[in-house]
Amino acid sequence: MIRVEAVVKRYGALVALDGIDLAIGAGEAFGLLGPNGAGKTTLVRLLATLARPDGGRLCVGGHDTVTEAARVKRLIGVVFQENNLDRDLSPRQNLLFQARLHRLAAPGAAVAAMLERIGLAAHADRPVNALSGGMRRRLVIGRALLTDPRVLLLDEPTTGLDPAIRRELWAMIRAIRDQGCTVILTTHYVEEAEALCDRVGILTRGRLAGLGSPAELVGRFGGPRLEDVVVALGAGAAA
Ligand SMILES: Nc1ncnc2c1ncn2[C@@H]1O[C@H](COP(=O)(O)OP(=O)(O)OP(=O)(O)O)[C@@H](O)[C@H]1O
Repeated sequence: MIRVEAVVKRYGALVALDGIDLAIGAGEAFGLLGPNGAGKTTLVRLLATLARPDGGRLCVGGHDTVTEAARVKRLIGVVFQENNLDRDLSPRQNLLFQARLHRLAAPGAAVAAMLERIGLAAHADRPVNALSGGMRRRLVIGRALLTDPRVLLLDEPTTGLDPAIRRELWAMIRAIRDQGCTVILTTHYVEEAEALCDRVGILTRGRLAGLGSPAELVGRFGGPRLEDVVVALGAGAAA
């Protein structure tokens, strides 16, 4: 579903991604871990067609993110860390705006179904301002799902949320994946990657220092926990 080949991304003299090769299968849940500034968000932005690589190429569903960006956009849903909802509007109005933007055939019905799916039907017409942080995250994810994407990109989906709400979002992300959507997420919470992801990639200084299932990585680099592997690779010890 996703192919990343020899991808390089620079910001001036800074090399944010330094030759990344990665393949992610359809229906896989994949996590990107690594220290601050490792390049996780940059990779997500490239996959989301929001930035272009300086070298190499990325394909989503067989389509190049640069030369076929419009095709790629139709396959993906993207959730960034900032909620960027219109907070004066209600969940229903926020979703309707998105549904109309994407020219969905029956926007009202699609939005009503999504409000049910994300558990916000009872709060559909209150202003977003009055919702809890967890409800807002569910709404942002629901907005990304409106177009029924085959790939969902989530940049730090649960940062800043309390543990109970985080678990609630994990259940939602698992359900999305169980419905066949490929899920790619970045996170600083190692337990989040362990709970949700089939495989994780550990990025350090723009390079993929480790790749495999959480159990494989612990076996290969020593643990006892995945968190120890992330810290060791982040410090350059085992890379
Ligand atoms: N628009 C930009 N202009 C200049 N430098 C940038 C830009 N975006 C990212 N960078 C730099 O590129 C590097 C990788 O950043 P990126 O945000 O991808 O890392 P990250 O792994 O997502 O970090 P974090 O965990 O802190 O979110 C960092 O050094 C960052 O400062």
